[in-house]
Amino acid sequence: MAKNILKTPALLQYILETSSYPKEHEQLKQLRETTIQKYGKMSVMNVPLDEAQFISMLLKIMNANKTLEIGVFTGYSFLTTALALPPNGKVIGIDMDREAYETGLPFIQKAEVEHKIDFIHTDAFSGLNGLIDGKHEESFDYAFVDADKENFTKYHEVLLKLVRKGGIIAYDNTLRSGSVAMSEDDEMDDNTKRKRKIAIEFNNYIANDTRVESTIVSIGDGVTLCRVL
Ligand SMILES: C[S@@+](CC[C@H](N)C(=O)[O-])C[C@H]1O[C@@H](n2cnc3c(N)ncnc32)[C@H](O)[C@@H]1O
Repeated sequence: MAKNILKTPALLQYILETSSYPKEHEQLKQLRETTIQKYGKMSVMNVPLDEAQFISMLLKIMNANKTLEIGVFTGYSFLTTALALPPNGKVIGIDMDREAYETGLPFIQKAEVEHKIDFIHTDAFSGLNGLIDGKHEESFDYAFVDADKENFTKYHEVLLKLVRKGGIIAYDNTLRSGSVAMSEDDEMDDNTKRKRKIAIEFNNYIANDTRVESTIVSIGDGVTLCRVL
């Protein structure tokens, strides 16, 4: 199961069963199953269903048309975004792992939204800078960042040039399984400690950034929404 900070799996199940939002799209379901078969434990990198539904709802509320994703992997959030966008909408995805993207591509094709996607195979920082040189400044309605967490601050600085005023930059995994609110003295393995530290530093940075207003949503593993001022 993908990462989720809710207290019990039963509560997550309840939320999913009691939401009238369209049930998981067949191609999303198949994409997740294929990812589990191919990537095993690493498949937890796909965003969980409740977070995907939240993102989809947000994009529709915003009437988002032009969007960006940093960290595509096999494309669960990528396909979710493409499905939520209007017929002429576009989502540009950046990832250095082409094989993972190609694992999910058949499901994007079967869902008939391939015309809405554009995949850039490169590292995130050069991909983002390439968009600036390509004159995409202040043109994106929404960006979703789900790549290497230690570089979120660096990506934020570039994204502020790419996302329009009033647009949203969303960052994934900012609550780190709740570890951000744990004490340093609590028992944690070294990996959790490292991830917790990175998340806390990023969360503090965003909380003090007067160029955006932000809120951390306790869905999935925590999603920070920044509205560009
Ligand atoms: C958590 S996964 C993304 C999951 C995806 N959003 C989903 O829902 O399926 C993170 C992805 O970020 C990519 N990534 C990590 N660091 C990167 C970097 N510096 N440049 C480009 N991609 C990067 C990895 O290759 C991986 O595919």
